[in-house]
Amino acid sequence: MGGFASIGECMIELSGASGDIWRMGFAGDTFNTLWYVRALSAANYPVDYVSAFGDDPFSEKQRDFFEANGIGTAKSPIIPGARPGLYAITLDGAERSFTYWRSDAAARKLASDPQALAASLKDRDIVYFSGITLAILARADRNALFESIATARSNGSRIAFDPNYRARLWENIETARAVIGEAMRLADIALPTFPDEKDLFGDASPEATARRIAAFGVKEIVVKDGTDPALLLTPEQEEWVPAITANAIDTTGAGDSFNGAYLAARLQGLAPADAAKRAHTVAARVVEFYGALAPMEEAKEAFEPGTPPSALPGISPSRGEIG
Ligand SMILES: O=C(O)C(=O)C[C@H](O)[C@H](O)COP(=O)(O)O
Repeated sequence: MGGFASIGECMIELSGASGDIWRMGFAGDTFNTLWYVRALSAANYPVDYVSAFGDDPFSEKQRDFFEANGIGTAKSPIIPGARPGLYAITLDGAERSFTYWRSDAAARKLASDPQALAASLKDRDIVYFSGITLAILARADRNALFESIATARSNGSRIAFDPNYRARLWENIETARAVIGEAMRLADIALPTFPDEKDLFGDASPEATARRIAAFGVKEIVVKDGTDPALLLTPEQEEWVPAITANAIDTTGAGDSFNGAYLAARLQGLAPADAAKRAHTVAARVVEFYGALAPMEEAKEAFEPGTPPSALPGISPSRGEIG
């Protein structure tokens, strides 16, 4: 199958409120990252969102939106009678917070058919998932997901993971710590955010976060920290990569777009520090738009300034090229 697979939940998103008038879109952390991988990769590079979907009109609209934007859904099941979750963005200045209606969303069943899940992940260059993907699953489904990811990894896929800690989605903090630790054991690339790691693990600094994660055997770690520099840690290097100043109006999607641009750049053969620089540039553009998804053209322009999209380097998805 090849290409990039991202696993998780894409919700209906309400953003950019003007009084009681809201703008409706589709978003969710792992989908947002996939959106930017799609935007920044060659048009024929396969990019699939692995989830479970409903069959109501909003689910249909969601799948039409994916298709119109060149995003597949691999073998993701459609669950009769199910529907998508929803979230709304509240802004305090540009700083976002979320209200969720997602406890019975179709995506909670994304690991209910382990064979379909395994088929969706087969032969990927990168399989990406997050702590939110894990938080929304029942225990047995978390284990099924871990198994599919472990199989994909042993067959040669690189695994990328963002813990993306959302306290409200977890049954308790101990479970969050344990499950996120388990995910780290499977990860080749970790893309955590320092304030989340501080909340969850009490890390004193981005260096402490990077070292704690390196102890799980993760070889490529980028600790994001909002407008502060990101810390890159690999066995060969430790480097701070400064963020880019932006005229932010809504910070939703900053971390996810960083991840998408970082992974797209790595797939195109850029070194980790160069990939992190491009990732900051893309994230700085994304926060100048309401909602998690900036237009793909804007992300491309930020990724490769001054270059028409048709002249962007093609992806060379030969496996094992990263790192
Ligand atoms: O919270 C969730 O479950 C979501 O998926 C909603 C948002 O789209 C992402 O959380 C945005 O993530 P950031 O890039 O960290 O701003």
